[in-house]
Amino acid sequence: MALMLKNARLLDPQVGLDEVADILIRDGRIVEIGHDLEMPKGIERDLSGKIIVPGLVDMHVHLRDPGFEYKGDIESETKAAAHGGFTAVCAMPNTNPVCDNATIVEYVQRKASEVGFCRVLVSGALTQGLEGEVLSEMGDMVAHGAVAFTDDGRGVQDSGMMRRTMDYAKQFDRVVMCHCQDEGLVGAGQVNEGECSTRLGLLGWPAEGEELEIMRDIALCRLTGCHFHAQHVTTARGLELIRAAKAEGLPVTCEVTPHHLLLDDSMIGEDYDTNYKVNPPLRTKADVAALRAGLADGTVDAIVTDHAPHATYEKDREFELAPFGMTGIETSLGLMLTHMVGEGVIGLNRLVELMAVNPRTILRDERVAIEPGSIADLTVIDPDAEWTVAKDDFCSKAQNTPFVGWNLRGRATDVFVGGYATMEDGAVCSTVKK
Ligand SMILES: NC(=O)N[C@@H](CC(=O)O)C(=O)O
Ligand SMILES: [Zn+2]
Ligand SMILES: [Zn+2]
Repeated sequence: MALMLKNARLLDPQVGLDEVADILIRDGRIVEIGHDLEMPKGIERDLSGKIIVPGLVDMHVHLRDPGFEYKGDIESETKAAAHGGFTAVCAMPNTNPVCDNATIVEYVQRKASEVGFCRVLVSGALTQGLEGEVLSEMGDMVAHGAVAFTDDGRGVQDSGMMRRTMDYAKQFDRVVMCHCQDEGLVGAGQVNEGECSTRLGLLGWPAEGEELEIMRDIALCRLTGCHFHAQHVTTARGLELIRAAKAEGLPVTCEVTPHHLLLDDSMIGEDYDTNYKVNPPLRTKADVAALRAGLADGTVDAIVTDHAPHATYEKDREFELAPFGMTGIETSLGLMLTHMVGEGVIGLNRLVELMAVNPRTILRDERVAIEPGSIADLTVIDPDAEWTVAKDDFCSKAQNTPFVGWNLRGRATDVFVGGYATMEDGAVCSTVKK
């Protein structure tokens, strides 16, 4: 089947493309880019006023499937991903059972291929049960398609174990992604340690609890040569460590989330709204400013949502008892367009690097570019669409986000995966075609 996308502004920093032109797609791949293209038969879409970019990838999401389907499942959360403009996500392994062996990798892949509204890349656990004590079956998981490894949700406490995961992952040319959290320092910490924890009378989660593990993992990266990716970095000093490691030439990358770029710990009010409870916690205004600087200067490699759906009744509890995490996959692009691009922190080209290009490189996924021969995974953006974040609009099973009510400008309207629409005119319309 042929598909023609006409009159959109095509934007792709990988090939230095920024112009209004047409894209002709056949059999899932881009075959031609040019002006006034014609085709004998097929579907034609006029996308005047829109921007087409390489399909967005969210390399840090919790699909909750298997085991926590009451929070979200592969169908609902990939639908949310498509709605947010994404063509692919990387699923975290903190499911039940934990994704620490090839059987679970296969389960997630198979279910995604049956009911998924976007591509699903699967990450496996570093250690069995995320317990930090015994290596997971990494080799077997790689053989079955696992793209990366992480114990997300927990830090690996034992430095020797962390070193072994890196020695092992390096043999398979896979990235070790780390949720950096020293349990001895963090304990039952609820919010950033400092003024915020004092004001609210909650246990503190100190910046050092994150920074010490980033420091250690950079040292282990130097020792093993394994690619180390720091997940959801939140502190100025943590980011500075990564900046220095990169300058040294180490294979280190990192990601930040929209919520850590837009919210700080002063926003957690006396109503103890648990939608602001997230791990790592919201930090200070100075940390937010440092993360934004890191977006602009290239220190940050990826924007990820850490989409963490929870049931309403779980969040509807005392702050200490509610689970950590917020949803984000349906608000990420709009938030970033409005506040990072709109406020001049970064340009659109850089946004495409952070949300589409770099995640694929980190996960060793096939390059997707707006050029002939590339897979036709594309995101269509309406840069002028004004909208208000509303619970009723979400495709996710969950609604635990503090961004409800925010007024945004810009969103995805259409998404193509392998040349087929998964979202059309703002409505999710189809699972991924095989
Ligand atoms: N980020 C969170 O606050 N929660 C995540 C786990 C994680 O990413 O660490 C979750 O699984 O709910
Ligand atoms: Zn985490
Ligand atoms: Zn996570």
